[in-house]
Amino acid sequence: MNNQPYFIIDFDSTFTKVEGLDELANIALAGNANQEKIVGEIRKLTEMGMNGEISFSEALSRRIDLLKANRSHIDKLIDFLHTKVSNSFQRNEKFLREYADNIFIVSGGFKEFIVPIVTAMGLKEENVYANDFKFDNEGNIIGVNEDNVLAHEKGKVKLLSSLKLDGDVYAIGDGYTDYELRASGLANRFYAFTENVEREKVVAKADHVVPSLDEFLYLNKLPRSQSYPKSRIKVLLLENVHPVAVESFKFEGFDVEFHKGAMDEDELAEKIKGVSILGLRSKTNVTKKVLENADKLMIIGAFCIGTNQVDLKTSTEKGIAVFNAPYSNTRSVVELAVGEMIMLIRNVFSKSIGMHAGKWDKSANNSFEVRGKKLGLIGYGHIGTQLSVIGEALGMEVYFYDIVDKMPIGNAKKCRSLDEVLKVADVVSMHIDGRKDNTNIFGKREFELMKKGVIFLNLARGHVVDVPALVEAIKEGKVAGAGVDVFPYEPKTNNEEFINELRGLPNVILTPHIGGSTEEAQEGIGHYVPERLLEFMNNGSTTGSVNFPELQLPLLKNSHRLLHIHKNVPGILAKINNIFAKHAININGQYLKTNEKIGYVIMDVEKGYTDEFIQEIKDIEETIKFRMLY
Ligand SMILES: NC(=O)C1=CN([C@@H]2O[C@H](COP(=O)(O)OP(=O)(O)OC[C@H]3O[C@@H](n4cnc5c(N)ncnc54)[C@H](O)[C@@H]3O)[C@@H](O)[C@H]2O)C=CC1
Ligand SMILES: O=C(O)C(=O)COP(=O)(O)O
Repeated sequence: MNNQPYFIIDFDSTFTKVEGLDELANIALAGNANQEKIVGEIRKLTEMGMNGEISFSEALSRRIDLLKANRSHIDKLIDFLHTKVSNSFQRNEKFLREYADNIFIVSGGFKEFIVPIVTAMGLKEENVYANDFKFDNEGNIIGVNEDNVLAHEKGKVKLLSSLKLDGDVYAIGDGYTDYELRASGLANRFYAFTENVEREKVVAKADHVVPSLDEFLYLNKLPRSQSYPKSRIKVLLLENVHPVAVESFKFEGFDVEFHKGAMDEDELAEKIKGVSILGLRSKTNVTKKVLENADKLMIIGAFCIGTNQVDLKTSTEKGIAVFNAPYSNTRSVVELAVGEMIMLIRNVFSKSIGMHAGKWDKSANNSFEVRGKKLGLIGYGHIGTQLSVIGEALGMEVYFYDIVDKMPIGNAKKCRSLDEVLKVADVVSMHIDGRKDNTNIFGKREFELMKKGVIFLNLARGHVVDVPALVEAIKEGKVAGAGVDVFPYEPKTNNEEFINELRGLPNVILTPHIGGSTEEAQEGIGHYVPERLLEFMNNGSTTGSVNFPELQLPLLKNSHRLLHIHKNVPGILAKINNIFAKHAININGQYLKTNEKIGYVIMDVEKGYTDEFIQEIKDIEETIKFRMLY
């Protein structure tokens, strides 16, 4: 390709996510009692060589000595490496194929495994410069071909010099030997590639640090799969969301920051600056103050059901789409409620505490079956209805109350008021959402209305129940047992003490907000929420958003997509369309949906538009946010 620079790309930990030789050792030594130790030594030598602590040739020959590998191990390694091509290289296979003439792999690794991997991605075998193994007659690796310049100190520099490339030369890699190409003056620029490993010493020498190939292609205005590199988009994930969620953002190349705990308002108000995607669970409050500092925020993903912790009104006004996981932990909450209900009505929990203190109390007093009892559900949404089904299967009579008219499932009886449920139920279980209006909806009056000896469960939200009133009802014997999973104030991390008036009361099961904390639920949520967020980021679709008008959009084909979020007042679409008409731009598709606050319009347009046209769209007075996908 004329007038284009030459790209000198490293293989191990750059083209692929791993070091080929380390992995070969892993394969060859599988089953060997000393595998871990030897692989560890090999890794250490790799790292020392990469950091420039020992010479390259020393690192290489010492590693080959430790390796007891043969050709069949190399075959296995190749299969493995096919699955380990760096994510951003996978995304940009088109670039690799189109620019194959100008791309050279220069590596201290070995041709035997490099060639099959890079040629499968469109590169040319003749452009691969790497070491070669020496084998004995049985196919065992016995050494390195010493005639190859790459087997020696400054091998990459000598090799590049021998290529006599005429024009600009850009070197991309993660190691010190890649930087040496720049130091020698043979390459004009060195790009430290940090998608897989980041070495301080190497980064310090780089002209540019590129967290992905997309970033490299973006800097050099080359064709790429991501119009704007995702490595420039910050994702902040809090409250220990499942690793699959972290992985899905990393896989797409985002700049991901992960925290185990929640953040308080001041901390988050600082941290949110520059963040585009925020992921949290029930404990992090996204307040107006936080949102005022959210200069780049586009999406909030609640990795849970409840979204009462997010100021939805302000989010909407600022054009920030909020998503949740509406049913991934439903079953987990229901199972905990069922378990607690049975344990409490049977008095098992108190007896178990007694037993631990040495008390043997065999008696049937105050122990009951749930069969035939009346289960009162407050809130008949996803959780309430699921518990309704299981309650009936256990032989209970189900009564429910919901502010919205809901269809009874099975034989459940719909009640016209909360009081009606409270008067009949033997077990009362709360499953309403945590909206502000529900604060202290359950207080002294409600407990007084209940039957004596009732079992009370709150696995919904702490603030919906007036805790002192519950404490009183337990002490008076009105409530014979309670299961409480949620509290008006909950510790932010596992290191903070739990302080609450319910501590120490008899027949009260206290759990640390774990209704939705099962492996199944967390993994389900870890898949579900990123899928919704990425759909919105990549395509503009808002399916499942709790505050945006829902639009499911076709995939983008041969168009550029403009996403316009505006205040929902009359006449905006007309204003937009006038600008299109004025600039004579063809619209391939247009989609609009509104809710009471905002309008969301998506336009797929042909590519020949001008900057002025885009500016005019952005300048429409009611615009809240504008985004382009191409
Ligand atoms: N403990 C935990 O770990 C978990 C707790 N939750 C909590 O459970 C709540 C319910 O979850 P889902 O059933 O999935 O939600 P949902 O939205 O499907 O159902 C909530 C129902 O409560 C009703 N409701 C709201 N306020 C009411 C009131 N004052 N009186 C009567 N009905 C009222 C709504 O109309 C709706 O039908 C979540 O909002 C969340 O706060 C959810 C998952 C895990
Ligand atoms: O899903 C919900 O609403 C929950 O309450 C669960 O919250 P968590 O993810 O455990 O912080």
